[in-house]
Amino acid sequence: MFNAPETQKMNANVAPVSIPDPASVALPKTFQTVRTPDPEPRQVRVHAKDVSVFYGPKQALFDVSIDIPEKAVTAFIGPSGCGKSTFLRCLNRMNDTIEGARVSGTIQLDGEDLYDPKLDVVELRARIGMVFQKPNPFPKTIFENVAYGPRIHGLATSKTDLEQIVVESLQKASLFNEVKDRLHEVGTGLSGGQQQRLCIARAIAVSPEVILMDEPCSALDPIATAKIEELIDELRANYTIVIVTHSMQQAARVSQRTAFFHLGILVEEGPTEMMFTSPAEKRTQDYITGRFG
Ligand SMILES: Nc1ncnc2c1ncn2[C@@H]1O[C@H](COP(=O)(O)OP(=O)(O)OP(=O)(O)O)[C@@H](O)[C@H]1O
Repeated sequence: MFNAPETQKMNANVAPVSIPDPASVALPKTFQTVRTPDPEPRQVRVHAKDVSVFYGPKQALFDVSIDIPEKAVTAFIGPSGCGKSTFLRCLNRMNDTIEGARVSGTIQLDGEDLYDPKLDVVELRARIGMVFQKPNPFPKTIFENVAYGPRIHGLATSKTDLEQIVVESLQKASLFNEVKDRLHEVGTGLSGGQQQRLCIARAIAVSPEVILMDEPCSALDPIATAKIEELIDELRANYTIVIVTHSMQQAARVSQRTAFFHLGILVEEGPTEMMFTSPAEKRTQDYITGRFG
């Protein structure tokens, strides 16, 4: 971990450049993403190739290709509307739920085609869990929030087994000590940061391979944010994590690889430290130094 440049503040004297609407910009037809490999190669878990996304007639993503490594955090950064969340949602087929959304290209998890029509999407979303911007616990007890997934996926063979999964998931989400005496109270009664950790425990409870996080700290105060970041850092020992964040400081603190999106294209991806200190692309440099965004 290291400190990213204090972008907007440090560059207060740099005139911000307004970002044109993606639809109004002529994009290069064959843009080549600039890629810098890790000094020590990591095992690839998710492989995406030429992924394009359309919302009705409007194209939101253009031929995005990226390899997501295991046991590491990959951060998606870029200005508002550049397609970060759209691409994140492609990784567990959440775009299937959006009317008029169409995805083309290939996405594989360990070589398995995630868009195979025969694939069980409910099972896929357990294997590739998601944590959203706003904590969204079910209106049920803390225990039930975590027990629900393992129960519907048949992961527990007995009541004791289920209890063990719940306790372990809450422990892994660094929440157990704070809630152990009130497991049967409603999850929505917790603080925002605790609710978000409950949602992480809920995702962990079904033994995911990948965890997607869409701006998981944007509704949280700095202390709750710090706890989630610490947790993400611990979780990467066992999970493949992808995080969308608006905060470049956060990307620098929690991720090992960073992907910079702009106007629906993946401009550059590489080791986080390199991306924040010596990016290869001028557009990446301009964004991380606060010239636009
Ligand atoms: N459900 C939708 N229907 C139509 N267009 C959409 C939909 N969701 C996103 N878009 C459009 O797709 C483009 C990419 O949006 P997306 O939300 O993926 O960007 P983002 O980089 O995550 O933005 P932000 O940082 O503001 O969340 C935008 O132009 C957006 O307006």
